[in-house]
Amino acid sequence: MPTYAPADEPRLLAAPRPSDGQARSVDGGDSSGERGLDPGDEGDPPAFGPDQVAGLGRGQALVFDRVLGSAAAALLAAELRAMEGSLQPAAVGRSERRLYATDVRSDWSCWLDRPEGADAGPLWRLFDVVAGELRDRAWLGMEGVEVQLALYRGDSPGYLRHRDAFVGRGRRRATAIYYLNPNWRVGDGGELQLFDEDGLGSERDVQPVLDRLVVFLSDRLEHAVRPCVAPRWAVTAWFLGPESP
Ligand SMILES: O=C(O)CCC(=O)C(=O)O
Ligand SMILES: [Fe+2]
Repeated sequence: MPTYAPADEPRLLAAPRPSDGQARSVDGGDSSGERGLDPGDEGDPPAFGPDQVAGLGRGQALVFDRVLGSAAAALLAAELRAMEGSLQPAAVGRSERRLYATDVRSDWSCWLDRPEGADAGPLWRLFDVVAGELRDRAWLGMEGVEVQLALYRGDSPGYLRHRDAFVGRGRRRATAIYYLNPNWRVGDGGELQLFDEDGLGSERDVQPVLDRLVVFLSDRLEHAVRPCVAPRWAVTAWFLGPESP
């Protein structure tokens, strides 16, 4: 199984590449959970070049590492983990069709509102950057964002294979997931499993390590969360377009 481990450059996740997945694979004992903790790291906001935009359009995922920097990421993770008491068992779908289907998804979650004030903080600045890149580089005019904090408690079956939107239905256009797990270790599970749309049935695992951001088109990329044995925290932002007719 090819895997994705931290790299210095954002990558498209398409067919497995010989240059990664071996030296930095999960099986290879990657210690990526600690990698974001260098002091003085300023972070590297995501930027979409032509290759990234083309990859999104082909239904691939973009993965960016150290997007906030170690200090900001650690603070954010601590702040959001303190919200554990606000989490509810997650539902599948919104509105009156919500289902509590723990056999489909087993996380606990809550919606996050943008704080008032000029500076909404690093998480919302990050999602503003993503919205700007989607607008300016990928020509996807976004009209809003919904943001969810999610925790898979240890010993959790994960989230079955799904897409976040159906073509021509609803408002979700792009998904961005930011991971909050400083101590993630091989064996903890909870990898994001991606099923690339390349006709070859390629699968990839992305480790949910602190300060990593994954972006893909909501109605294109099928994905799942693998079962986990340790708590696994993430924030997901869905960027919204106009309601489909
Ligand atoms: O947390 C993740 O890696 C993915 C979560 C997900 O697929 C979802 O909430 O729709
Ligand atoms: Fe999803």
